[in-house]
Amino acid sequence: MTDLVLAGVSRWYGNVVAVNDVSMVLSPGITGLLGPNGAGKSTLLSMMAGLLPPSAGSVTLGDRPVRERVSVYRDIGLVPVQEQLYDFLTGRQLVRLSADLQQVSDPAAATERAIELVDLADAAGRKVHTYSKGMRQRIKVASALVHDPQVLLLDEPFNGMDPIQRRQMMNLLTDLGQRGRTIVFSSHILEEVEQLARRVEVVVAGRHAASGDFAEIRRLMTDRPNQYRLRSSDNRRLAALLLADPSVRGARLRDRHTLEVETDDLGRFAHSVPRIARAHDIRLLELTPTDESLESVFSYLVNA
Ligand SMILES: Nc1ncnc2c1ncn2[C@@H]1O[C@H](COP(=O)(O)OP(=O)(O)OP(=O)(O)O)[C@@H](O)[C@H]1O
Repeated sequence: MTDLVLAGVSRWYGNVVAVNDVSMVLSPGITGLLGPNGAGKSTLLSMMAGLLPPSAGSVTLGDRPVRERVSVYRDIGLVPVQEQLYDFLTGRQLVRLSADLQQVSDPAAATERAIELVDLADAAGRKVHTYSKGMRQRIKVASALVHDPQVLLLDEPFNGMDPIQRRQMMNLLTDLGQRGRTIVFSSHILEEVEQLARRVEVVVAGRHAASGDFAEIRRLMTDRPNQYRLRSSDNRRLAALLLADPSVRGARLRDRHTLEVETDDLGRFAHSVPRIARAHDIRLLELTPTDESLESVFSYLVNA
């Protein structure tokens, strides 16, 4: 009943296809929308919130289309990525503005409840321009939650936060997820998603690349071929020894000082290299991944 369902959703801007035929079901609990910059996460969240019409396909919440229905907007809260807020207002006034806009029955009480939820009661009387980055994010969450929606959508909520602010926000979202809300947050940082999300939806270049629980996605990512740059006291001998190891898929001398090694079994490789070097009295000087960019991980996933 409270699932948010995307069916064949696309969105294009002129020639740019920002979202390409995405279908997914978002259920109660926390889902991470993971993808590199420009993957289409913001566009997807805007369509989920009913702010942006899809060029094709549909978004529904419990069988009701999310767009242009005031009654559905009551069930959805969006925390946009934009930093700009009405800085001249106090935190309380800002949240109250949302409460009035949503026409909640007791806006004053709803405002206090939302402020309490994000733990900003002490700072609610201060103007927003005096807030830290983390406080600004939290007041945005309070504004999005003031009408007590079933679905909360957050665009890059941890952007620019320090570890303490990050932890507070994670606790808040975990709590909301445990209370049965459907929480969807976007991120381009794997670790962030790993810490928080029960389910992960991966989008790359507008396409839905993978879906599952975090362990499945992580396995897909770590099983891909990984390349390392290696320097040692005897590269030539080490290359020959490594090639005989089952975890190594290829090894070649790149120049006089460097060896390039490819593995498709990261766990085993990590144990094999030091063991082999030690057994043959070879000194390891460097072992560096050469292709660890998130983009390369994602493009591997898309083609997997
Ligand atoms: N209003 C627009 N007009 C034209 N192109 C757009 C518009 N909004 C987004 N795009 C393009 O659509 C694609 C997806 O953008 P989107 O902002 O949804 O991605 P994202 O995953 O949220 O990335 P980021 O994390 O960098 O915001 C990009 O190529 C972007 O340039």
